[in-house]
Amino acid sequence: MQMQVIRNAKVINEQGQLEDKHIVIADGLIQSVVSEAGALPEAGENVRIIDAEGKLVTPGFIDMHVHLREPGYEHKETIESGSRSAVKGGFTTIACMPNTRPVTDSPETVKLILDKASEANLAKVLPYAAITRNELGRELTDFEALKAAGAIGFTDDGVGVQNAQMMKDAMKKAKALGMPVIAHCEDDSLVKGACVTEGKFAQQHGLKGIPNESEAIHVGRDILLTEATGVHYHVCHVSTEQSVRLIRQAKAIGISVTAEVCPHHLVLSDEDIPGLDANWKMNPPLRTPRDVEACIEGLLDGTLDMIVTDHAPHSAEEKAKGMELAPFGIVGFETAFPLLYTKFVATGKWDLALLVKRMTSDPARVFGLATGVLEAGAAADLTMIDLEAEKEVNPEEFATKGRNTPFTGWKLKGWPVMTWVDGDMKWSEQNGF
Ligand SMILES: NC(=O)N[C@@H](CC(=O)O)C(=O)O
Ligand SMILES: [Zn+2]
Ligand SMILES: [Zn+2]
Repeated sequence: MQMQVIRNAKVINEQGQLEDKHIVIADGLIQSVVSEAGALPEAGENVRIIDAEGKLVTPGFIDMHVHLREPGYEHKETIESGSRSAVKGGFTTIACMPNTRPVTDSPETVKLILDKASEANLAKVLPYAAITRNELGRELTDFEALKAAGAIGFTDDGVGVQNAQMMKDAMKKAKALGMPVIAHCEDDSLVKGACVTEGKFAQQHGLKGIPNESEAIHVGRDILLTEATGVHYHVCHVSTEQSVRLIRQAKAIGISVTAEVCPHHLVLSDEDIPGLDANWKMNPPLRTPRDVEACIEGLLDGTLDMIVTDHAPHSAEEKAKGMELAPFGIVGFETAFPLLYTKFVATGKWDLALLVKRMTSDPARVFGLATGVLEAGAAADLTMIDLEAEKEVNPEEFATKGRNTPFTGWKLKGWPVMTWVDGDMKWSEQNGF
């Protein structure tokens, strides 16, 4: 087994400060993280030296909300192409949503995803299973069997569970199995065919808007059901001021709720949408500047526990159907860190340590994963990042099959340059995959 020594890395210490360190990797694990170069192994047949030249090395990013589209929508993405995109974006663990075809509502489909993921041999892929059969909201899936097959939680992401009794039954069952319920919060009766948020853009273009309460009404309902059942309840892609407020209040009284937020809901509002271009269409939609501020505050004070991409690739043909007819969703892996680094850290608004925490140890803590830390004995899931070089976002260079991003042409810093999973270098800027 080869040993690797990453020399001259910058790592974030427990105080959130940058420190110069050397990292020794062998047998898939971080063997040591040291300050002195003196005792480090020399280069040799079984020792590879990698000079980080002062670049940042962090735990590999963890993304608890992604769409890999396989089985069924391989023209949008496959587990292989999605995993490539993930490691290129610095992500080493990704949790994939069950809105595939068939829906991931059977042990067979869970197993298929796990098999394809180990064939791809790139990122660690954790499958979610559906709450209801075919995500139709009518009948619960077999939670025991899905857990036994390897599902890590239950969600009908893509749609909200409309019936409160159904959600309560799901929570009771999940609680009994020690599993989390992850919710796409959307009340269909309050949406009905809208494609952008209620707000200035909708008004200007004469479009029906998606109101904030279509999300928050489910958050509020589910918090009450969580209080009643004691399940670990996790809110997907929070986008509104009202949801942030409800989650903050629930946490304050000890209800077991956690939540995530996407980069696009932190950096864009409906007022940034340039026109009727479906690369700006996602669910939940870009909200008003006031909601964006509330999400940022929520992330800073820990109301929102983690950042997820909601990586949602679609084909160019599908996205060309226009704002009203195109499917919701944008790709996310390859722009997430540079976007947040450039927008919030390079501008001095956030500490680098906070951004990294919300993408590594926080998701690991919430979902009980044994990754997300950079210390001796931990899995060598690592990301090296160049914080200096500036590059334009060019979707033609993406590893994902999706080109659907609103960030084309944005000049960003903070690009991942090397990614390791269990000590294997899966990708580097210089040598590719
Ligand atoms: N977020 C999106 O806009 N789209 C997701 C579904 C979802 O996350 O709800 C998709 O599957 O395309
Ligand atoms: Zn969703
Ligand atoms: Zn999603």
